[in-house]
Amino acid sequence: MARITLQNLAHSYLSHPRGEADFALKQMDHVWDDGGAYALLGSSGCGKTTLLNIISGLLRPSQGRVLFGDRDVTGEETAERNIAQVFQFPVVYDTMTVRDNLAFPLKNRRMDAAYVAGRVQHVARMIGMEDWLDRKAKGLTADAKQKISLGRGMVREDVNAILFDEPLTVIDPHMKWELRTQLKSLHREFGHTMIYVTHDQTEALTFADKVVVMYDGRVVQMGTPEELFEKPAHTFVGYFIGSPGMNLFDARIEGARAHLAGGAVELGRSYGSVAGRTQIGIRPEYAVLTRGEGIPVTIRRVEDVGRHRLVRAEAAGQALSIVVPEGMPVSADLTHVSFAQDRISVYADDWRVEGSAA
Ligand SMILES: Nc1ncnc2c1ncn2[C@@H]1O[C@H](COP(=O)(O)OP(=O)(O)OP(=O)(O)O)[C@@H](O)[C@H]1O
Repeated sequence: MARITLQNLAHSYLSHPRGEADFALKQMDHVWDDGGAYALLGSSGCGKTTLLNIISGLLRPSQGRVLFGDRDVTGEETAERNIAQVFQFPVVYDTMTVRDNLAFPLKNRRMDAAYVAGRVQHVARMIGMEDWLDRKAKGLTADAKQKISLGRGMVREDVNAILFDEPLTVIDPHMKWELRTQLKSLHREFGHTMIYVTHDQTEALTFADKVVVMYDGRVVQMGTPEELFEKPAHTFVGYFIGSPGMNLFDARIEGARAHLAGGAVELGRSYGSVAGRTQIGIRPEYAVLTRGEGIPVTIRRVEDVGRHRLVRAEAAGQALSIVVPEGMPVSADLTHVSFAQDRISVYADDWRVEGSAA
C-alpha cells in the first residue's frame, strides 16, 4: 500500500497547449493517504478518467510527478506500478473456473499454493461466491462476472493501490447497493489504498472516506461526505451533492447581510465587501417555510418523496427547493422562507468565502 502524491500535476491532450483551457487536467497538488478510500466524483468530461489513467500509468502527464510513497513512478509503465485495476466492464477468463480467475494474480506471482487457496476462499466469501468456485466463468451473468473482477482486484495484499473505474455500471440496480457495501467492508478489512471513479454521488458518498469532487479539470473540493454537504467549497459541489442540490441566490453582500431581490438575509458572520459574482447558498434541508419571517415565497408544488416532502417554490425571483419534515402541513399561510443562519454559505465567483465573527 502507498501514499499517493500528485505533485504539480497537469495534463493536456494537445502537444502545444496555449492556455489553461487546453488542459483536461488543470494544475493540482494533492497527497492521498496510505490506506484511504477515495472517490473521484464529477460529471462526464471533468477529467476523472484522465487522472485515474495518470495514476495507473496508462497516461504520462504533460506536467508534474506522481509518487507512490517516496518513489517517483511518473515514468513507470502500469505493470511496474504494482496496482490492481477494476474496469467498467468485467474482465474474466471464460474458460477458467471462478477459483482460477480469482487466483490468477497470485499464481502469476508464483505465490505459495496454500496461501493462494486460503486467500481465494477468503475473497470468495467476501464477494458471496464461495459456492461458485468450481464453476466455469462462461455463462455467468454480467453481475457475477463483475463480482469476480472485483474479487480479483482485491486478492493481492501487496498492491500499492486498487483503482476502480465506474465498476458498478453493469450491475443490476438492486445489487449495486449490496456490492457498494461489500466494497466498503473489504476496504475496512484489507486496508488497501483505493481510488474509485464514479459520476454517481450515492456511490461516492457510501464508498469513500474522502470524496474528491472534480469540475472542469480541477479538484474543487476534497472532503468527507459531511464536509461536502455542510460546507461546499464551490457552487458545483453545492449543486452536485445533495438531492436536490443547494439553492443558490445572486446577492449583494455587505458585512453580515446579503441583499437578495426579495429582501435582506442576515448571515450571522461578517464578510466585508465581497467582489465578483456573489451568491448565497442554502441547502433545501435548511430552508424553512414561515408565516412572515424571512423573504416572500411562492409555493409552486409539493412533492412527496417518502420520508419528507419537497416544496418547489420561488423566492427572490429564483426557483428554490425546501425540504418539509414529515407531519408539517404546507398551508396557504406559509408566505415566507427563512434560512438557518449558520448554514448559509457565501460564494464569490463560485468559490466559498469564509466569514469572520460578526
Ligand atoms: N484521448 C483523448 N484525446 C483528447 N481529448 C481527450 C482524450 N481523452 C479525454 N479527452 C478530453 O479530456 C477531458 C476529460 O475527459 P475524461 O475522460 O478524463 O473525463 P471523465 O470525467 O472521465 O468523463 P467520463 O465520465 O465521461 O468518462 C474531456 O474534455 C475529454 O473530451
